[in-house]
Amino acid sequence: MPRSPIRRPPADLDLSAVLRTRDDLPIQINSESVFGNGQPLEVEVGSGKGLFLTNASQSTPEHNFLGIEIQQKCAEHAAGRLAKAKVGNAIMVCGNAEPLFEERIAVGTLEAVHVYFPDPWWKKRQRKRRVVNETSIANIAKAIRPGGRFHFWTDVLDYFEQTVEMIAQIAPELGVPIPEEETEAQHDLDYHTHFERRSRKYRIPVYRVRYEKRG
Ligand SMILES: C[S@@+](CC[C@H](N)C(=O)[O-])C[C@H]1O[C@@H](n2cnc3c(N)ncnc32)[C@H](O)[C@@H]1O
Repeated sequence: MPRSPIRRPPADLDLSAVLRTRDDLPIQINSESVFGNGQPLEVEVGSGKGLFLTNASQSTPEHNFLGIEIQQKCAEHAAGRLAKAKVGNAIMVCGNAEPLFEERIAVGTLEAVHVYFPDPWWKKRQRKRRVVNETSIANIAKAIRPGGRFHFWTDVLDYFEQTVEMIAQIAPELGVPIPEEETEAQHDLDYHTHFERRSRKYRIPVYRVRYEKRG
């Protein structure tokens, strides 16, 4: 399937309020340290072009949103989307999510973690590169507060089944997978993420679940 090109935001668009690197972030990442308030914090791993982060931060202004994206071009594109929308409760971080979860996010502090359409790494020998793996599941489960959520959507059945199995074994405190509904798109960008849009346009099945951490 083709991937549409990522455009850099216009050079005169100021990204300083919405784009950070790992080194610009406070040692401990939480709402107080990053946004200067105590609103619940939601983190998205692998934000791509930033459609989810932009829509979620606008529809839920009482929460803060932090997107982590390893590819600089994508992180800049997503930050451009946030800057154009003039949201004050979301930022993009350009970097690898794994060490941030390992070292910089305290136990039980996140309202939600979102992972949508992570890269599939189809070949068996490449699977250790998957962003949802035994280590990241343990870290994500630890970071979420009791009652908080983990959302995982993919169009790769094998990735979906492995993740559900790993969570049951490694992080039973996340509870059981709760199916999430597909909603009817009202316009061409009315999708949860760009990859959801792409899968649905090519009529590829999407597997969507949410977990709610037990108290
Ligand atoms: C297939 S894309 C999906 C993007 C978006 N979630 C969507 O659904 O449209 C997966 C994204 O995860 C990013 N990614 C992969 N590994 C990552 C990591 N360790 N930390 C942060 N982002 C990562 C990739 O650069 C890519 O943009």
